Amino acid sequence: MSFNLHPLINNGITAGSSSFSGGKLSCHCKASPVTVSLTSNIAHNHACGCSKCWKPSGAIFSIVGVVPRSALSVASGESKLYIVDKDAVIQRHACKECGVHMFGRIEVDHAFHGLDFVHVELSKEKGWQEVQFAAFVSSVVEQGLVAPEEADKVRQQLKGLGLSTYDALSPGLMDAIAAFVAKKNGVLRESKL
Ligand SMILES: N[C@@H](CCC(=O)N[C@@H](CSCO)C(=O)NCC(=O)O)C(=O)O
Ligand SMILES: [Zn+2]
Ligand SMILES: [Zn+2]
Repeated sequence: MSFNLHPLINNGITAGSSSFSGGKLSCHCKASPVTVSLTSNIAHNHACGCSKCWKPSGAIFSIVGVVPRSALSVASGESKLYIVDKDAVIQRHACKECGVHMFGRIEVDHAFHGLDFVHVELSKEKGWQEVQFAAFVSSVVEQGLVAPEEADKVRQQLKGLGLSTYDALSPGLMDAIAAFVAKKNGVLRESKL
């Protein structure tokens, strides 16, 4: 038996294109959808098992990547957007009619300030960066989506797709967050991260 990880990866991972430079995201509303224009490809695209990232119906993971916030603009339907959790680090702007998250923005002092989180399955264009790794795998257990004794089967399925699995973000992203915190706390002066 296999898990419905996410429709974008269930049947394998399609490589993105390095020359691809953006497209349009649309929410699921048939009438007057919210649309968001991106003028860049995404980076750090990953499968996220956390409870906060938007997942399509039935999927146990979200697929989410980042763009510079300067590359994102709301093209239509802005009045339908609301912030799902104003206290979260990532303020997810979702359509109040269909529930789809259009972008997540960080307004606080954070390593990822300046990056917006987006789900490129909302776009018809092809060429978006492919999924690079799987994050917050154990969170699918937290949400009751997978039994604890099945968690390693989920990891095996992800590994079979060529994805490394983590129960936080990838080591590179965790190191970037750690370096930011260390600088903020005055215990690190300089680093390349
Ligand atoms: N077990 C928790 C984890 C939630 C979590 O920390 N999520 C990460 C990754 S989201 C995109 O990769 C995070 O940075 N969250 C900050 C935020 O959502 O504001 C759970 O599952 O809820
Ligand atoms: Zn909608
Ligand atoms: Zn997440």
